[in-house]
Amino acid sequence: MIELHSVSKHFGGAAAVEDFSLRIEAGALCVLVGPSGSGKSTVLRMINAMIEADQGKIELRGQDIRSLDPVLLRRGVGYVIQSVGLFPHWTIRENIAAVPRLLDWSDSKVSARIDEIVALLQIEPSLLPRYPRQLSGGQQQRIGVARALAADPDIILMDEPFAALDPLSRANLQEELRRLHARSGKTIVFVTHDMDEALLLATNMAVMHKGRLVQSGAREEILLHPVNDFVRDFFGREAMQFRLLDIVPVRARMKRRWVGAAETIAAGASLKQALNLMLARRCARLRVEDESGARLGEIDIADIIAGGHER
Ligand SMILES: Nc1ncnc2c1ncn2[C@@H]1O[C@H](COP(=O)(O)OP(=O)(O)OP(=O)(O)O)[C@@H](O)[C@H]1O
Repeated sequence: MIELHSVSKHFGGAAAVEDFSLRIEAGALCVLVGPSGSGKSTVLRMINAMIEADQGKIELRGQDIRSLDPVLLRRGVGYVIQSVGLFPHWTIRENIAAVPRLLDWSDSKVSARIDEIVALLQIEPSLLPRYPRQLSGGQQQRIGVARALAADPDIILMDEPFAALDPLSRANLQEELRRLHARSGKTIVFVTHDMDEALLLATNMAVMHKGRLVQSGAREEILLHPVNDFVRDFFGREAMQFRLLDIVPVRARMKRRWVGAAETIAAGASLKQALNLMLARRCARLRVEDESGARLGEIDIADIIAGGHER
């Protein structure tokens, strides 16, 4: 769906991105992580044809982006940045409708889409006639996401979209993005240097350092098998096991046995949630249920510890 082949970009002789190759499958939520200045935003801007690669080739849906009209390309790709970039003299409704209008959608189609997107992102309808300055930062960010999704693009690029938010707004938007991605099957490329955010959202990750791709793959794969000390340090050696607890579901470690646990946890909950419940209830064993409440088995503290990995 998105392919970068040996892409390089230099600014004034210095490499921002160097020999970077990555294949992002349709429907993936690929998170680009790396320290500040490692080239993440530059990769995103090249995918969007906002800047041109010096070398290499980028393909979107199998087409070389150099063969596409950059304006049309950008209308077909949603783009969200940290500072939002809402048009200050346009109402929220007009901001959300910006790309559909450019695409010449009829008034009734634009209206129907706004209703849909407002419901999807749980935007308070009373905000629609207001102007961006009348909204809080978190509300503006939500509108920024709504605007990027309005024309229903199949590719969405997000550059630290939640970085400036308070923890609660951030957690809400992360959860909504996860749900939206799971439901819509859109291809999302998400840039962050917040490791917890990356691990929460990613189906795939690409770790960058000094303009180069250091490692890419599923998040468990990277956590369990970091290719070098840079990746190991970047994920925080000491916290590696805790991070794994966050992303491994109870389902993966439970056993089909019935010793008799009093407390219940969902099979899809994380091992960290299971451990948290054990600590809160001072118990070492939980009964595991599926979404319909059917009993699947049990998980105990030894099951969690036995799954630890050596570093
Ligand atoms: N328009 C530009 N002109 C000159 N140098 C640039 C430009 N854009 C990026 N760079 C340089 O390219 C390198 C990579 O920058 P980039 O913004 O892609 O990194 P990043 O990983 O997204 O960083 P951050 O996490 O801090 O946003 C940096 O050294 C940056 O200074």
